[in-house]
Amino acid sequence: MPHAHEAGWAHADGALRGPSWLREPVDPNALVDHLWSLTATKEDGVLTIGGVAMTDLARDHGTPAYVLDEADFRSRARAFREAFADYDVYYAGKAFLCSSVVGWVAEEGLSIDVCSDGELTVALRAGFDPARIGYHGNNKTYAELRRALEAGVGRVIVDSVDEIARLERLAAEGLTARVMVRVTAGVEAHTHEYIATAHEDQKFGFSITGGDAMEAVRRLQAAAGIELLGLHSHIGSQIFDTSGFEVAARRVLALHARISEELGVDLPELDLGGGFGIAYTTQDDPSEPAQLATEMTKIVEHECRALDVAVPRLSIEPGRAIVGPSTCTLYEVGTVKEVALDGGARRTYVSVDGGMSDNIRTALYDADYSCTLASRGSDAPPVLGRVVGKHCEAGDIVVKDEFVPGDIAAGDLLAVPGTGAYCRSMASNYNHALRPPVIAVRDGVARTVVRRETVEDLLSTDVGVESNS
Ligand SMILES: Cc1ncc(COP(=O)(O)O)c(C=O)c1O
Ligand SMILES: N[C@@H](CCCC[NH3+])C(=O)O
Repeated sequence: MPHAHEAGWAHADGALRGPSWLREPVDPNALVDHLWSLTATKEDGVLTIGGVAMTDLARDHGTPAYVLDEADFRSRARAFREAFADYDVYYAGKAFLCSSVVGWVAEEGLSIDVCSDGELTVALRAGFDPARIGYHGNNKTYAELRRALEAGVGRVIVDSVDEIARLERLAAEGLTARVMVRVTAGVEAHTHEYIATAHEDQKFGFSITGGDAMEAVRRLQAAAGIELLGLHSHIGSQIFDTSGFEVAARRVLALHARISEELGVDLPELDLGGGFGIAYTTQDDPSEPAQLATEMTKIVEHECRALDVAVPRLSIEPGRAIVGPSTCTLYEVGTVKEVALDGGARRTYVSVDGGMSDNIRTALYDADYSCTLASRGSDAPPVLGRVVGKHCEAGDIVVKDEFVPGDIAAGDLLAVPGTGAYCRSMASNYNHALRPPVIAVRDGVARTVVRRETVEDLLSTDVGVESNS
């Protein structure tokens, strides 16, 4: 995808036209539907979600704030549940997890995938059935594994030989473990390098080609107190092209069949991971859950037939595709600055009251986002804007390129869609920023599900001034 700094931007009249994919200025008085959550509308320029006007939400809860459309979250969870009716659907909590979300996931009939002791704690404290929790992680400690097994976690996804040894020790101590083996299928998924996970040269899983996966299976199969459920493959995140899933499924099922042949064991389950992409800009065209289900089931059934093995119980782990589109971040504009670029073109820098501390994805993955004016309409001619934060970092960019009304000014509210996944969950206190709240909206009511951090929260970990005397 071409990026902002690429050639072909500046036009003879000095106006910026944007990267080639951002051809037409978006209408500031309307929404590009597929980028926004289910209940989002614009009336007289005011963005309303879940029946709550963003002007009211900003007044009552302040900015920046993540605004979570509960109906949208639930409908996406339900869509996966229904489309993948014969599968177990694990919501990947790393995308975003809080107690309310745990409750919604339970009510919509999904299971949960956690990848840390912290996520496990949130799920358990919110009363989630431990038998429906899958526990991931490439470096789970003995203590963490013990806690998970004692809690009755339904499955542990084993990631290393060290972890097998820890589980054997725990089994010898009388605990039982139901496990899956995370394998690397050797697939180069078409996504950012940092979020691809099935190529060989990275930290997750056991290599199929190198023989490590088979070795792990043998050892776990032989261990008393450990029940091996099956293989697990996750090829990466924000993936649109199902060919990566297809290649991975073929390789993982070949191993599954080999296990059946060589060890005489028909593993009952198979997890195909998550990673389904969502729309961040008008350029993204994600598949619906029903289409994904049809394609993935076809691939698996075809391979199983060819390998002459029974189709195992399948599971998937979508995170982003459920929570990502449900949320937008609401900011207030603080300063607006027009900058002259080489060639006479100009770019409008719109500084908002958040930034890389509430959305690191742009800086980390070169991610693209879009935005809209949320507090009023405007007929001013659009200018090409760049939405930046207030951190002490030139790379503190939230939206690299988007058209904004030429009269955008301090005090305006700006909303960035698609920030439900990996934004609050990856938020930081850089520059001692206070992490924003998550405000759930539904049926005209806004309620805090994660409160805004306070200065006291920040200071609570600082031991204070030490006395030199
Ligand atoms: C093992 C595993 N499962 C599921 C997910 C969820 O991925 P996504 O949010 O892209 O669906 C991830 C994250 O990439 C993961 O590492
Ligand atoms: N955090 C990443 C995805 C990695 C998911 C976890 N394996 C993102 O924002 O896209």
